[in-house]
Amino acid sequence: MRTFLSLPSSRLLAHAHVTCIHGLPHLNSHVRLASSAVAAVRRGSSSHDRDIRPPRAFAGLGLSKFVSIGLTSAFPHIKDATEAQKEFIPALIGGKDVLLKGRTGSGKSFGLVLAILSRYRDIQPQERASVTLLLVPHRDLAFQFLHWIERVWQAAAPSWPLHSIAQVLVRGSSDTSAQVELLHTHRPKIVIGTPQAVFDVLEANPLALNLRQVSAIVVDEADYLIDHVPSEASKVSRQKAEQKMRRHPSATNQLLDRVFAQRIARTRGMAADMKRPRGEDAPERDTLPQLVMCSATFHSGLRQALYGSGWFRKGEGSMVKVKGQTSASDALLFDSGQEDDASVLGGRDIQHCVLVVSEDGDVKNIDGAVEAAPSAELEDDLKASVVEAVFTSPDAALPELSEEEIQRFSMTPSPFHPALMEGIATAFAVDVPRIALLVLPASAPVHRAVYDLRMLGVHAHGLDLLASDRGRAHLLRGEAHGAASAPPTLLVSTLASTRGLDLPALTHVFVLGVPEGRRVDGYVHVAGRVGRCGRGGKVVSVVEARHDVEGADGQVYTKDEPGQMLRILSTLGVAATKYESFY
Ligand SMILES: Nc1ncnc2c1ncn2[C@@H]1O[C@H](COP(=O)(O)OP(=O)(O)OP(=O)(O)O)[C@@H](O)[C@H]1O
Repeated sequence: MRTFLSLPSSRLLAHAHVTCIHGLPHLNSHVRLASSAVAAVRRGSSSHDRDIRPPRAFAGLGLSKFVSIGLTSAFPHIKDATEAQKEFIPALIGGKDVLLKGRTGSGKSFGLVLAILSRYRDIQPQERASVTLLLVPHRDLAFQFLHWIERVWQAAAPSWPLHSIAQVLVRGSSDTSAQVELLHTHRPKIVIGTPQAVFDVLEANPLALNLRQVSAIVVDEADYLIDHVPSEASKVSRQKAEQKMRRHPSATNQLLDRVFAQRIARTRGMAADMKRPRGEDAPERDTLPQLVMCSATFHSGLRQALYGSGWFRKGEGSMVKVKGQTSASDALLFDSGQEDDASVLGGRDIQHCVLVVSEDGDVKNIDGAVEAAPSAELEDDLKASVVEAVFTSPDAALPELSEEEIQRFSMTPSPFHPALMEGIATAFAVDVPRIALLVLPASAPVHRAVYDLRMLGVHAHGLDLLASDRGRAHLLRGEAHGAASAPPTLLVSTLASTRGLDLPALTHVFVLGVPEGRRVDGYVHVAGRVGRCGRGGKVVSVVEARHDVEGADGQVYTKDEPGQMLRILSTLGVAATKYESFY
């Protein structure tokens, strides 16, 4: 039974949560392995190959022996491939170009890992081999891929160093020279990187990542990384966008134009012996890499950009398009027991709530919100949702904030609207059992938000998949056991760095404001962090009430975030649901 609230005093909230934090005796964070089978394999059981068979439904897809063993050992709950996985895994392993679309949380990225690893059949770590380049939009997604690869691979071949299988290239984790050095010394089969970091390495030393040896390029979240103009753009804005893209192409476009320069030239009817764009690194005509593009949202503007790019192979059967249709068996697979309507939104048991914060600090449900339909799935998820324990103490309360930051934050006004932050803190406090994610606008300062939320008594952390207590532990499929003593945690991230993330224990995503840019797509990707693999979840947008603001041009205009949210939900064909604890 929940109480109905208008906005509570932040001091009360702070008190409630600080009490909870003080009550915890432990200092260390704790990660459990998902399966005892992994531990058994890591001990190097020689009977392992005989004992563990690949899940039957994956058997015909062409997975390598190593991957089948790793999948069974490290992800024993995965028994059957999704419809999309059944289509794209054989195509990818078979060397075809692939356009892969599928709703959020339907196993695209995970299937990519299985397929990419399976391209390397009997390879030994020290052998020089072709490289798969996996491009992702942000560093946390790169580490999530690395984490999955590590679990699959090490369950099957525990003695081989991960660096010889896969490495991550992202800005900020280590300097470029260290990344170049590691590439030279270990020659990984799979390089997972953000396009900018890949460029840094190519600039620093083109031989460290020799594009001639790249045999496949996989672009995850393609709609984010590839330049394109939305199909609904007016003629004028289309021209402007095209001009901007020509002058400042994205790093991914530049990279692909460089790799596929000869094919582009052929496609465009230019002389076959055209000059290479730069250096010696463009691959030869007959060794051009396989290309795979993947996203939950593939609008016609993106499709047009891809078809006109000249990057893909021509000819019958050289490209496979997977449209992400899901079947009743997928629904069963993900335990939801319901057929999917093939919409771009993830699971059906997601509640979409919108809380409107007025200028005087009142928080209430958006007008027209309907009572939530009873959902056994969601209730179960909220009750038993499961998580790896995250222990903390007052001493370790702000691990990611420096003394200098805390000092500065305490003396400067926050860029965040205090009433919105209090609204989020309240909504978090009354409903989140274990783990929630707060998504801020792309350029918002995460550390400042963490500080502000901490001051409101919320156990907040900036999301960081390298740190166990700030996200890594939650990459694992959760189990109820042992989580009871952990305080509910709010991981804080931005719109730019949540795409593709898979934190199975999440029950709530809070969204500050209306997603920028292509609002509907932005919302789909944010909302897709819950309701994954058939689970339930709540997406709670917290927006300002309609009000007048003065623009940069001195004109007064009306900012109507509630109206924008209603339009987004109506485009997606879902109704706003009441967030239980608010009027
Ligand atoms: N065949 C399967 N059966 C059961 N669970 C699966 C299967 N394949 C993947 N999963 C699980 O489903 C979850 C979502 O997978 P994944 O992140 O690959 O989805 P996605 O389609 O890439 O999502 P997004 O569009 O948000 O990037 C993961 O926890 C993964 O372990």
